Amino acid sequence: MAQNKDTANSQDTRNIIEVRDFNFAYGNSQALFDVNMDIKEKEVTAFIGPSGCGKSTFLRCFNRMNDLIDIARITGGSVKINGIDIYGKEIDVIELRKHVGMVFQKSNPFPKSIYDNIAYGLRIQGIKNKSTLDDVVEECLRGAALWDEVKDRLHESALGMSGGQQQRLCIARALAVKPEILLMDEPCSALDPIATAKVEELIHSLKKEYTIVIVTHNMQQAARVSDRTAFFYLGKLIEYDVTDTIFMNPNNEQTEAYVSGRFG
Ligand SMILES: Nc1ncnc2c1ncn2[C@@H]1O[C@H](COP(=O)(O)OP(=O)(O)OP(=O)(O)O)[C@@H](O)[C@H]1O
Repeated sequence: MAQNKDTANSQDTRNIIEVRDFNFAYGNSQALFDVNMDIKEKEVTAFIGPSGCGKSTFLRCFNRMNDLIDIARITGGSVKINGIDIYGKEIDVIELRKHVGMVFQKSNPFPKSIYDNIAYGLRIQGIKNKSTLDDVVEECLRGAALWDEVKDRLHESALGMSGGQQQRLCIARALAVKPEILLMDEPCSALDPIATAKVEELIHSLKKEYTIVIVTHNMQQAARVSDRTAFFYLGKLIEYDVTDTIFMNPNNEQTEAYVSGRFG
């Protein structure tokens, strides 16, 4: 599936995330070493690498989800989004997380109706007007390619949906607060191949409007959905390039061994 490689070679795409000399530890155990990376706006960037190499840790640094872990600490470097250091003292983390949404491995809809799952974030922001909420719910469900499947049962429990539908609902919920960046941590690992294909199609369509960073264990998935791929090993960024280069002509021997299935 080569349909999504249309932007990857464009040098003029803007960097939305800029990471410099980034080091991160859990207690005394260093998890990321001197990572440097520029992530392009409105592209899909995939993180791959063997279990424990630091992919999820790095992803969670982009919306400061690691702040929730007591022993987590940054030991050097910076992460800038739109040129602003997101670890700066003046940063409002709640605002940051509105701007940088996240979808997790296991779908986690609220035990509420489909409608209320989407409306929740808006109501928290004080938006109560029914027609505004109706419009956003429809827009987000359409955006997540779910509207046609659920439009007649918006007020039924989200927990009655299939696993794949629940994951797309979680994506719709993330879209409701209008993020600029969407982080996805193995979003398809609990889904069957058909539901996975739907989420992959959705990722492809979302990149027209959003920057997406995805952690995946599935190398075919990285090859199918991403414009650029980063290969991590033991907390180090080994190689980062256009996805076709990483999979077909990598520069580094470890990358080559990993993408060809010789280790990991
Ligand atoms: N909450 C935590 N406390 C302590 N150490 C952690 C914590 N989370 C992750 N680690 C450690 O940090 C390192 C990187 O883990 P991380 O989950 O980021 O890797 P990963 O590449 O995403 O792995 P996987 O593919 O298995 O999800 C590992 O050694 C892991 O044991």
